[in-house]
This record gives sequence, structure tokens and C-alpha cells, in this order.
Amino acid sequence: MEVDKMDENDWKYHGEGNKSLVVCHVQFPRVLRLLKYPAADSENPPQTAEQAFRQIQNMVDFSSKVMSSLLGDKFIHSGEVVKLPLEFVRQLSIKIQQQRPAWRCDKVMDIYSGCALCLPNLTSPALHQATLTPPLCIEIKPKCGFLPSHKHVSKDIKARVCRYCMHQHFKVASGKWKRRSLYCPLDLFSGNKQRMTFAVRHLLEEPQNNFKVFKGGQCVYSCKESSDDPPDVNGLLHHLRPYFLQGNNRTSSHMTNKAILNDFIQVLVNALLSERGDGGAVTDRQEEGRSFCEASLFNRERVGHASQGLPADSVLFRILQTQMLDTLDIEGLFPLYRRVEQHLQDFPKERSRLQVDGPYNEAFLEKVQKCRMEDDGSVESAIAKVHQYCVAMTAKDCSIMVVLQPREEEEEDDEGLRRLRDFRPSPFSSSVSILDLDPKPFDSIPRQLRLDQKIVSCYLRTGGALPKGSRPQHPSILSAADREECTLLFHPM
Ligand SMILES: O=P(O)(O)O[C@@H]1[C@@H](OP(=O)(O)O)[C@H](OP(=O)(O)O)[C@H](O)[C@H](OP(=O)(O)O)[C@H]1OP(=O)(O)O
Ligand SMILES: Nc1ncnc2c1ncn2[C@@H]1O[C@H](COP(=O)(O)OP(=O)(O)OP(=O)(O)O)[C@@H](O)[C@H]1O
Repeated sequence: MEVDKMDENDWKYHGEGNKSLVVCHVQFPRVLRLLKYPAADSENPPQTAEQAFRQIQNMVDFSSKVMSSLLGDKFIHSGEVVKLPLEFVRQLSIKIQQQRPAWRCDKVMDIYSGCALCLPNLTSPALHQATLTPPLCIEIKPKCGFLPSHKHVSKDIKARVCRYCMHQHFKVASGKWKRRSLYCPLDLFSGNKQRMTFAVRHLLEEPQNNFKVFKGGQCVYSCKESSDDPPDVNGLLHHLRPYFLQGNNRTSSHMTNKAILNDFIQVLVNALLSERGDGGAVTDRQEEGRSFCEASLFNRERVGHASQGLPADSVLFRILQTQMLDTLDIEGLFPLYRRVEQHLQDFPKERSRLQVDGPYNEAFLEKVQKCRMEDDGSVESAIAKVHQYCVAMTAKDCSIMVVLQPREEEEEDDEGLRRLRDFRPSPFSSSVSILDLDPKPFDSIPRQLRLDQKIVSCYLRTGGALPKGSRPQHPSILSAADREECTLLFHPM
């Protein structure tokens, strides 16, 4: 990328989250991730260009030196910091403004620093010809996949109902979303195909900010912005149909919508379970009985104790292991945070030695990995636990990108290959990446505790009940019978 020849017309709006806005190149598989600031700061940027550069470099270092060791470097693309002409950034910001969802416009794109993170476009990994079946890409923000231990929580409900499911009630009550999602991360992280299928169905049904589908780099399925309308499942089916007719059900041109969705979900679940290295394993939490959420609608008896567990080295396994570096829960962690905070008030210069805000290097990683379980009362042991917790927070907030690339057509007259196809090999090759691996600031910990308290008290107050109309009301992807018999209706896997 030649930064001195940047033209805003070569870039278009791609998406955004709470902290950054992403534009993609119209021709090359590249994106630029730009920082966002609260709109109130738009006249006076909250940091200098040097600080913005440092912040983005910190993001690169954290991803490449810390998270990639924990999650597996094969999943990670850390990118590089680039300096862009300010005029280009200003014009870009004007150009994309109209495409931004209104609910994200409480923040503005950083047009002052000229700094951005340049990354491969994970939704459109390579230049592809304009065919009916360009790569499909599914983005999932899975959130936290385990329950905290009883030992560290003051409210028993936290060890029975997962944070995501409780948070849904708070989000609906506070107006963030109109309807509650029935997705439960513990089902997705279970490694059991029936539970995972159930989880993905609920992601599809109420995608919120947890599920998107891209086709050839274009977003074709996501939540509808601030509307009561359901997501456009028929539109998605229209996009998916050519892939599944072509792939594994070539003989039938009458595949039902349900069969297409089933096939799509199966391919996705298989990609999430695919290993990129070692053999299978079962995660610890299964032994601890912390893998079922009482709020999940999945009928637990269907799987009994025959839990499959996640294959070691699958993307979900690696994310879950990293999330589980949070061994104390925010409640157990908070006194340690306070110890560090007090120490920093007394000795402000210690902030740098303790690597409170980085640098994110091998020494930092070592502290995270070698942190002893017991607290010896020192500030060193407290900060090590805080670092572990912050790393776990990043893993609880990251997203997974699964790219499904249709395989080349096989020769029709090749008997051997045709017989192979009868065994239903996947019609796709898949690749998996993890994105949004930014460090979580030390100072965000008190907010975490406050939010945790609000979520739990809202859940306890409503007794898990919801205001009328906040459950998915639209014609559901899952019929009533599907909900009851969900696992029986899918193809055997
Ligand atoms: O606290 P949570 O669980 O609500 O997570 C926040 C996310 O909300 P979610 O519940 O996924 O909709 C939130 O996502 P949205 O803005 O809601 O899309 C951010 O990812 C936020 O991270 P950061 O503060 O911008 O670094 C996330 O905050 P932290 O990861 O810093 O807690
Ligand atoms: N490398 C990439 N390739 C393709 N799309 C990307 C890439 N990075 C981000 N995106 C898209 O841009 C969106 C916003 O990016 P990202 O999640 O990094 O923002 P964020 O502000 O850090 O999010 P959060 O709200 O979780 O803090 C993503 O949901 C994804 O759809």
C-alpha cells in the first residue's frame, strides 16, 4: 500500500465496533482499522498523534506477542501500524459517514492522528472471480464460554446462569436490544455437535452483534439496525442456496430452506471443530460441571454425560482456555486490583515497572503464563492476576472469522470421485481466524465490577422473566416443534 497515493474512492465502509471503524479496499484484500473517539471529543482529540500511534502499536504488540502465543499464531493476523495523509482520512470520514449505523454514531472516527491499523481483509481473503459462489465468511463473537466457580462469587446465580444469558436481560431492560437472544455461549463451547448446532441456530435467529455472514466480502446477514424487523433469513437463504445445491445435494433442486440452513450450520460447526494441530481433548470445566447454563433452552438430558469436549487446538478450545485465565471472577479479582491501584497511588512510577499499560513483550507474556495460583500478598502477585484477568477479558470479547471456500467442481464422469462424494465430504475448505484482540485497559476493571453487579441484580430482580415482547416474536427460524425437538430434526452428524 502506497500511503502517499491514498484515494478515499478506493476504500469503502466495512463495519465498526465500539472502539474502531473498519474500511476495506475495493480491489485488494486489505482493511484499515481506525480508532474512534466519543463524539463529544470530536473538536479536541483526546490524545496526540504520537499517543494514537503508540496505542495502535500496543494493539499490534499485544496481539502478536501475547495473544498469538495463547491462542495459536495460525489464527492471528496482527497487522501493522500505518501513517496516512490527514486529507485522505478526512475525506474518508465524510464519505463513509452515511453508511454508519446510527447507534454507533455516539463516537466519531479519529481524523486527527492519521494513524490506522492495516490488516488483511479476513472476509475476502483473496481476489476471487465474480462467480455465484465467492467465499462465504461467518463472523461470530462467541463471548464467555464458562461459568465462574462457586468459590469466588457472592451470588449463587452466577455459577448457574452464564454471564451472556444474564446480560441479555439487562440489555433488553436497558434498551440496547429490542429482543433477547436465546444463544448460549456454553452450548457453542461445549464441543457437542447437537448443542453447537442449537447455539448457531439461535445466533442466526437473533444475530445482535454476535453473528454476521459475508459473501465475497460483502455483509449479507447481520442484525437490522434499531428496528423491530427480524433479520432477513430469506435473504440469507437466497445467498446460501447456490452453495449447497452445488455442493452436496446436486441431485435435488428442491432443497428445502430448512435443509439448506441445516447444511450451512453443519459446515460451520465442523469448521469450528476442525483442528489445526494436536489431537483431541476434553476441557477441564467439563469435569467441574461448569459447562451447562441453566438459562439455555437446550435440553440437557439429550446429551446426558456423553459430552464430546472440544478438540485441542480447535479455535474454540484455544479461546476458552484463554478466557479461563480468569480464575477469580471479577469479584475475586477486584481486591487485587485495589491493591495495585493503592500501590500506584503511593508509587506512581511503578506503573511502568509493573507493565500496567504494556509494553506487551515476552516478559509480560511470562507473567501471564507463570502466574502462581496462590496470592502471596505482594503487588507483583496482584498485578500478575490483573494481567491474567485482562487477557481473559480480551478472549471473552474477540470474534472468530470462518471462511468457507467452495471446493473446485469434480469431473462428473470420474466414477471414483463420484463415489467419494456419496460419503458427503465437505463441499468447502475452511480457514479460521480470530480478530479484535486488543488489550483491555487496567482502568476498565471498576467498570467491569459495576456492570457485573447491574447484570446480576437485574437478572435477580426480574427472576429471569422478561418484559412482554422482548422474546423473539417474529416467525422463528425454529418452529415450536423445532424448539422442542431441535436436536432430532437436524441431519445426523
Ligand atoms: O462488557 P461486555 O461483555 O458488555 O463487552 C463489551 C461489548 O459489549 P457486548 O456485550 O459484546 O455487546 C462491546 O461491544 P458492543 O459495543 O456492544 O458491540 C465492546 O466490545 C466492549 O469492548 P471495548 O470496551 O470497546 O473494548 C466490551 O467491553 P469489555 O470487553 O471491555 O467488557
Ligand atoms: N481484518 C478484518 N477483516 C475483515 N473485517 C474486519 C477485520 N477486522 C474487523 N473487521 C470487521 O469490522 C468490525 C469491527 O471491528 P472490531 O470488532 O475490531 O471493532 P471493535 O471496535 O474493536 O469492536 P468491539 O466493539 O468488540 O470493541 C468487525 O465486527 C468485522 O466485521
